[in-house]
Amino acid sequence: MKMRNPPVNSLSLEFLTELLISLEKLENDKTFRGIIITSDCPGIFSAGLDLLEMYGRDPAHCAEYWKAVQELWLRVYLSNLVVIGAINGISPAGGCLLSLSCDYRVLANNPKYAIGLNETLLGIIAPFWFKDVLVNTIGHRAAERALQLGFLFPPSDALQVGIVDQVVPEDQVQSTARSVMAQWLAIPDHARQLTKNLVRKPTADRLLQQRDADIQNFVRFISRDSIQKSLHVYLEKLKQKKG
Ligand SMILES: CC/C=C\CCC/C=C/C(=O)SCCNC(=O)CCNC(=O)[C@H](O)C(C)(C)COP(=O)(O)OP(=O)(O)OC[C@H]1O[C@@H](n2cnc3c(N)ncnc32)[C@H](O)[C@@H]1OP(=O)(O)O
Repeated sequence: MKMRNPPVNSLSLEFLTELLISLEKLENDKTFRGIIITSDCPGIFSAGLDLLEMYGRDPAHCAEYWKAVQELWLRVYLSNLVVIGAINGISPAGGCLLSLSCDYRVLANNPKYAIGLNETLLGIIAPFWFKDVLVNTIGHRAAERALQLGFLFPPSDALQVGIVDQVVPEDQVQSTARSVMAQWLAIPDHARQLTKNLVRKPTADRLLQQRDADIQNFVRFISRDSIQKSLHVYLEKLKQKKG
């Protein structure tokens, strides 16, 4: 599955909806056993959640958006398919969450690429379920530092901390992802799926038990004047960077 939402594969409501529909089709088609998620935008896996869906929007829109973000996470995280991330570009925040929700992550060895939950750099916070997935992946202490400091790990650090499973030359990302897929598909589906569910369900359940409260919490948080101001400053910084 090649994500194509130029210029930066930001996860807009429309794009999330498209991804959800595609994933549902694949999940329900029993001829598919696995998917490789990668990007069609050069140098960018995904710029994460679309800031324009959270900035200057009314509460109803923010609630609708957040429900779709939750939905995408649950669908990828709990998928019965083998999900491999072929991360061929930078992958901050929501892009990192998408990567962390895969069963295995292969990152291209390019010093321009980085991956991490950088929310604090925007003046916002990673929701508890983003945090849970990071803690499950890199451990409590590493996650504590990474989250507070908004670390975006370049490839060698990403491998060292375990936020990705493999770093390979850029031209080998897709072939490596395919070899990894073959290895995972060698396991009988029912055994692998039940085991995946056993490991991941408690984390997903934490959100499933309080989805509405999580939406309300998001809407309250994102609507605060101070948070809207932080998003404005960040968006301006992105514009100024262009010169
Ligand atoms: C209680 C819980 C509360 C809140 C939880 C919220 C959780 C949030 C999660 C997130 O995912 S927030 C988003 C985090 N993402 C980022 O920080 C990445 C920001 N973008 C960049 O750093 C760069 O754009 C880049 C991805 C490195 C690409 O750089 P490049 O130089 O190639 O492109 P440029 O910066 O010029 O961007 C092109 C164009 O795209 C717009 N853009 C970029 N990122 C986003 C985004 N995430 N959402 C919306 N729009 C984005 C950028 O402004 C440019 O627009 P323009 O052409 O109109 O100027």
